[in-house]
Amino acid sequence: MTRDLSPIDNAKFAAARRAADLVQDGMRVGLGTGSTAAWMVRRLGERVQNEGLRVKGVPTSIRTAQLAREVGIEVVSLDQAGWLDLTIDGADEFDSELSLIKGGGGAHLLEKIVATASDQMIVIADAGKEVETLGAFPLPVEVIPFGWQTTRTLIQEVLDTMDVLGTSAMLRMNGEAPFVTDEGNHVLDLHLQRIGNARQLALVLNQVPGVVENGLFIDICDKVVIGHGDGRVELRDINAGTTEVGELISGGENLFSDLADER
Ligand SMILES: O=C(CO)[C@H](O)[C@H](O)COP(=O)(O)O
Repeated sequence: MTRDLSPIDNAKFAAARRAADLVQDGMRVGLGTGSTAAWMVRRLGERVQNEGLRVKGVPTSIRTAQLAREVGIEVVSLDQAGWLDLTIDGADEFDSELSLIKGGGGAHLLEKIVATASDQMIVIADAGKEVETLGAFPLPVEVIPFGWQTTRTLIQEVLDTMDVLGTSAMLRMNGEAPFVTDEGNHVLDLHLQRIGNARQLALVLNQVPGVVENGLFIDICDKVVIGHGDGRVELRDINAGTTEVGELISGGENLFSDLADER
């Protein structure tokens, strides 16, 4: 069954497909989480099936692990892989230095560990995720359930001293109950509107007792593949200072019609 993709899904598909095609035989690859990453995992599975591509995948969530196995990718743990050649993952926001906000899907703890243990991180995103200054997307902070309200108060005290516009910290919910991450923790979403000094905020947040990890990725990402609604993709390399514009990519609706709602 096929259905038309929205421009955003088409953009995500195009970016994901371009990035999956950068994976080379024999690579150990970190597999991100979210709807864009899911397109990428599907495409990688297709290459494994059709081209005999040999890859070992390290998933960043239970749902990505499940999908990777379903599409025929060999799944290994980070400790089994040791170090990774490449991680490909989505993001909620990225700026011109490729600083990111991640964790909209609540997987940023494992995503940060896996990306940091990789020679290269490529972010895949639709063009709407690019921002001048990070912060319009609420910043996810994973906290342990014990004393989470105290942790929230401490975070708010820290935010009062930082260059941000808002300071509210909301417990993420899953229906009536608090959202629980794969690691058994909760997530506080910080509504900051504008983060003046993301590097400093990332360091300071992780010093609050009870905080496990925040969703700011600074100096971790090397490249971004930006997808547009019409299937155009741009590959931007922050170290080389280059932008390549690729051929139009289409066909997502035929291949992966069930994925558009995944996060
Ligand atoms: O960080 C993430 C999950 O923790 C995702 O990569 C981020 O939320 C983007 O998701 P999507 O590709 O569905 O827009």
